[in-house]
Amino acid sequence: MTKIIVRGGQRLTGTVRVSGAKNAVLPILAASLLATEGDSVICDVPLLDDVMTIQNVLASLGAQITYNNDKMRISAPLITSFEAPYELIRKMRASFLVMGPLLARIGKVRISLPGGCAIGTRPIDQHLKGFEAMGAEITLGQGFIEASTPTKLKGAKIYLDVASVGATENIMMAAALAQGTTTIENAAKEPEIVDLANYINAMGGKVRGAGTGMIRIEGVERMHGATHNVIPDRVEAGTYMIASAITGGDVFIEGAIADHLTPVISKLQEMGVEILESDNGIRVRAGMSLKAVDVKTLPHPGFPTDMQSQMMALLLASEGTSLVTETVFENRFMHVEEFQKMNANIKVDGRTAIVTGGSKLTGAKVCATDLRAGAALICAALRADGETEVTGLHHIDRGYVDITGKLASLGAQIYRVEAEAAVPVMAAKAAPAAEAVPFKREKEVAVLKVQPTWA
Ligand SMILES: CC(=O)N[C@H]1[C@@H](OP(=O)(O)OP(=O)(O)OC[C@H]2O[C@@H](n3ccc(=O)[nH]c3=O)[C@H](O)[C@@H]2O)O[C@H](CO)[C@@H](O)[C@@H]1O
Ligand SMILES: C=C(OP(=O)(O)O)C(=O)O
Repeated sequence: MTKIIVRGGQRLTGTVRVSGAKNAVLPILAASLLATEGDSVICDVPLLDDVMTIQNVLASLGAQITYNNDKMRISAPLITSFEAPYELIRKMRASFLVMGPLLARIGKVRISLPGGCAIGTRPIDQHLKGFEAMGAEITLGQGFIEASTPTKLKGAKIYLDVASVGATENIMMAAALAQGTTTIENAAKEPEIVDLANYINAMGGKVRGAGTGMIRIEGVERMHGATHNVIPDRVEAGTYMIASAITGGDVFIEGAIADHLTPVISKLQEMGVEILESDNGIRVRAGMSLKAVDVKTLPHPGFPTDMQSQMMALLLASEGTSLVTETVFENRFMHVEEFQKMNANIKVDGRTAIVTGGSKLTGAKVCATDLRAGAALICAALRADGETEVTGLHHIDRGYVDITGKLASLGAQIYRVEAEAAVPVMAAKAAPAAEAVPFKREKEVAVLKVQPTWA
């Protein structure tokens, strides 16, 4: 079985570079479908399983894609299918983000209900409410959604019941090519929303107010390809901040943007971790004795749910009792049971976990129950006595570029075992591809030249 082995007890030191943000690049790649002319070049694209999934979705819809040296080139002058393949959509929640661009571009889409990490029921009612307000006719049945617009989508005033990241992004993309102006009230404010808006604007779109609760999108006739640099991954950066703090380390996280990490920085400082912010990154220095703090997850600019499990690992290494309250997803404490295998003292009461720090963590066989849980278990293992074996790596591979290599470069004793053969991490690093290669297409789709339904 593929696994990561960690021997705890090493203090991490040095510099680690943050990759492009998974949660920014996925909607950005989906938005590339909006351009009828010219290529888009997206820079700092992290080589992650989720990125491969979205590029396979785009390819199945007719986009041409090449990838070289962290740069992805996409052109989609012709959309050839309105059906996003089930086997790709079920793998990852963000693949549902092609719905908005397809509706805007060709007025028709058939897509299955999305999959992704099982951290809650994760409905898509707010996405659909937005599309309906813009004139889409939607039918649901047998796990699929079909939507079409007899004419172009029309600008509308949309109020989101919850400040959903995905719904804000999907509606923003649909509105970019709609007739008239759309406003999204109670919009999500995450940095990834701002990054998507910047890309849409570089493509000739007109989005204002991204990063606030009210976004205004003036629809345009046509959009073109554009070059865009993806923002650094704030969750990956936050994970290395925790990895440094939990080992009493001193690590410079190159590329991390402090403004994107304010709630994480503030909690670490309350715990007694020293944070030095600079223009090109964040230095995180800690001793072995940390204070307990309470944490409550909230939409941005609150404490990110995607950092909750890593933060819980750090609280296990603190002195005292902390309350961790998860308000964004109703089932995001699955890692607690895995931490308990490492001698963690945690009790869950509804949406709050009572974390009592101070007991010595011990190595164990544990399983990543979702993407961030996997990273959190690795963080705990860095502090634990003895060896920890982490399985369930398909979750971690969705969102972390070479986590074993990056941690090993900071002095962690960590390596990855592929199936039966143990490969020391330094030897496992493959040379970068020398020339542009198209990504593998998982499934060939029948070529069907799709014209807008209103053409
Ligand atoms: C690819 C990506 O960017 N994923 C991120 C995105 O997920 P995602 O976009 O799926 O998360 P949302 O912001 O949509 O979800 C937030 C809350 O709203 C609820 N909801 C959402 C949509 C909807 O139509 N109806 C509804 O009730 C969800 O169940 C959840 O309780 O934001 C989450 C919250 O910051 C992060 O944890 C994910 O890492
Ligand atoms: C929950 C996450 O991703 P997704 O929304 O793609 O499941 C995550 O990035 O932590």
